[in-house]
Amino acid sequence: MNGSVLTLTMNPAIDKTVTVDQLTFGELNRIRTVRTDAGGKGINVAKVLKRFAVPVTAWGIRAGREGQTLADKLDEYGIPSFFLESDGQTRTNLKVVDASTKRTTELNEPGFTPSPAVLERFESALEHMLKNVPIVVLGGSLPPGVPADYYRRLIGTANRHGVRVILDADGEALARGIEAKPFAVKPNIHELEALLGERLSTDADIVRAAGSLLDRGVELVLVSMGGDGSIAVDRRRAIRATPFPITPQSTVGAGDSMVAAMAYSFMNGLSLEETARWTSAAGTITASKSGTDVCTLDEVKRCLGLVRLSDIPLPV
Ligand SMILES: Nc1ncnc2c1ncn2[C@@H]1O[C@H](COP(=O)(O)OP(=O)(O)O)[C@@H](O)[C@H]1O
Ligand SMILES: O=P(O)(O)OC[C@H]1O[C@](O)(COP(=O)(O)O)[C@@H](O)[C@@H]1O
Repeated sequence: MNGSVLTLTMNPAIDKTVTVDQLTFGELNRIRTVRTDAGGKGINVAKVLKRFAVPVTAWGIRAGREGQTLADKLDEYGIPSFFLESDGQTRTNLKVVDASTKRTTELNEPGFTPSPAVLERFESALEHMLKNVPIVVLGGSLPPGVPADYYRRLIGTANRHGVRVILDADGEALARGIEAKPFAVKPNIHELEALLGERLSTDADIVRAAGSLLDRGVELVLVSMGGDGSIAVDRRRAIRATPFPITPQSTVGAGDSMVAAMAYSFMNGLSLEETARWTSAAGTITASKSGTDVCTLDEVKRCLGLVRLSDIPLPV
């Protein structure tokens, strides 16, 4: 595949990551370290693709002074970006890392409310953005006031242009988005359980659940399960990837790194097995980094052989 990947982030963020010795609810918690990164799902995907030397443009909506900070950070990273401006303020998402447990607690703001006029401009601009674009990545929550079927509409436009869509969303935005048949989706296990309204306790349950999305027209489903790894499913195979041991620093951006590695795999015509390996290595390395820092190509290549893969039988 040639051309430049387009990532869409309707609700980007400044990610503020703070570390505390031990997070205690209802008490004073002293912060040890603070860092800020440009965040939001499509933005993180663009950060990884840039490091993987895949041409990428980050597109989205921003607002206010924080929106300008976000655009400046993307300039610093050398990522071409294009944002429509909305009233309000780009959100700041707080990530609290507990140094004793290595667990990250996320507090994500709802974000600005784009006007119907901005949303219309965004939708019609997409038509013109799709020239020479092989893959569109739609990632993250929809800001307040955006209709739940907005991703469905954008996916419809991309599909009409023959562009592969990877959708990484949750809740209603994911449910409605799937109706437009994106090429691939990357729910985490909680998002998949919420989507299907059932508990998925075994690998077989997850493969069956992924199969129900394939039946709705999705071609590839990648389910991530934090430290338990991931399962990639298409019509022919289901492959479980077990990550190598790491000391998690901040898991923020790990899922987005998987999505980026998925786009990289499509760009390079990789098999499902190779895709399972690349996506797992990328997510795992990012989980071992602080803040919303992401994996590099060299790091991923070095760790590919450490990912353990096994087939899960497809239901008959
Ligand atoms: N604690 C961890 N140890 C090892 N790998 C992890 C850990 N947390 C996340 N990962 C890696 O990151 C990937 C994505 O994590 P996950 O939390 O499922 O994504 P999301 O951020 O989308 O919820 C996992 O499949 C795994 O490869
Ligand atoms: O749009 P949402 O669902 O609020 O998520 C936004 C947050 O997700 C992130 O993109 C990280 O996502 P992942 O941990 O799933 O990779 C952060 O950078 C951002 O703060």
